[in-house]
Amino acid sequence: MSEAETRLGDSEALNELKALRSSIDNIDAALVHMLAERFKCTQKVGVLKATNDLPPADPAREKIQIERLRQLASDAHLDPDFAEKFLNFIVREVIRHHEAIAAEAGN
Ligand SMILES: C=C(O[C@@H]1C=C(C(=O)O)C=C[C@H]1O)C(=O)O
Repeated sequence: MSEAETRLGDSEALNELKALRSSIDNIDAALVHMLAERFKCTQKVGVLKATNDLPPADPAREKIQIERLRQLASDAHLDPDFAEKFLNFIVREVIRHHEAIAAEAGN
């Protein structure tokens, strides 16, 4: 237990902190599972691209995704810039995987 938690003692604040952290842990677990499913799909897209001589990145598709995600974020009161950065972070990793799959296929 951290110093701050010790200081909170057996209080309502500590109980609330624990409950919130329990929800955060559940959400983090859901995020990991959702990302794992997304990467399963993108790996398959990578194989499709490599076998059909398509480039690893598709900037036109990314532009549409970013616009859509920014709107969704805005509607959900999430910072659209953060949502865009988050998507770009994931997409960069996906493209890296696609490049590796293409190289493996000898493209
Ligand atoms: C998955 C794809 O490949 C890349 C990765 C994307 C993604 O992770 O959403 C989107 C576009 C592409 O740059 C795709 O073309 O659909």
